[in-house]
Amino acid sequence: MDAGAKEQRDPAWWGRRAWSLLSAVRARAPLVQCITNLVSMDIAANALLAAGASPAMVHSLREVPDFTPRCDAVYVNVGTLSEDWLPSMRAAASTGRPWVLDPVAAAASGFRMEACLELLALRPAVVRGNASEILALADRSVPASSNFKGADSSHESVDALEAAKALALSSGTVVAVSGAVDFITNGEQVVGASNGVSMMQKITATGCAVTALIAAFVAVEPSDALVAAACALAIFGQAGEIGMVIKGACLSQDAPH
Ligand SMILES: Nc1ncnc2c1ncn2[C@@H]1O[C@H](COP(=O)(O)OP(=O)(O)O)[C@@H](O)[C@H]1O
Ligand SMILES: Cc1ncsc1CCOP(=O)(O)O
Ligand SMILES: [Mg+2]
Repeated sequence: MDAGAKEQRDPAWWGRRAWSLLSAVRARAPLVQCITNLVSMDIAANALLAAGASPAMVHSLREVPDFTPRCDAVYVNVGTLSEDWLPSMRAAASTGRPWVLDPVAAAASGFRMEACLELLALRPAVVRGNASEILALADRSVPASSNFKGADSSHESVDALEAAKALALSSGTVVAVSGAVDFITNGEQVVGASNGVSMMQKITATGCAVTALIAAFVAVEPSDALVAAACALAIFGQAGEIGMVIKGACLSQDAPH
């Protein structure tokens, strides 16, 4: 390829990138501070450990000045937001470490929406949400819709693609919408990842866990959050696919002959 030629990002290129970033996480074991919800705390910690990263659930505002600057990345998740935790989130997001936001149930209340918008203004490297969360954030509103499902999505990821692009441009962050196809965009480029199985929607905190994994990938690739997020989502989806194959194999072994 000519020195100036544009890199061709074909599936083989993405496969190599995803593997090399996962290998970098395993080799460097980035320390990821997690300020996450009470449901996902140990699930996200185990997802990070499984990938080779070091999770640390550190929430106290008083610990942020000593602890956060030594972290390789920060993961903020508003799933069980309370007034007590918001100052720690704000402070950790303001230390200059690369950080990632999960706006769980962004439209649950005015308080949560305002908190998400305030955190978004602190420029996360990536915001990853399901389609309903990204639609609500892009709209900056708490819709009075009857099909609101809290932490779950009532939309398909493709329905939120234009909103994700607009949000990425207005906030200057990479936006990832998860679903049957995960879309990752900086407002100009869009990457789609079709890994995963639908059962992942029915296991609590899979979204929280994949956002934690995105933080680990951003820690080892802080200069390209779009690639880091896309590779983390693809790897997480493949882990789900492998889990489904193993589950199928166990079920068929258990079946009466
Ligand atoms: N229908 C689907 N098919 C395949 N993978 C899916 C599907 N829905 C969700 N996933 C995967 O499950 C994980 C969590 O996504 P999602 O359920 O959208 O997040 P949340 O838990 O925040 O609502 C992601 O890795 C996503 O790719
Ligand atoms: C059910 C629930 N309620 C508050 S946080 C939470 C977990 C949501 O996890 P995810 O968004 O990854 O499904
Ligand atoms: Mg979920």
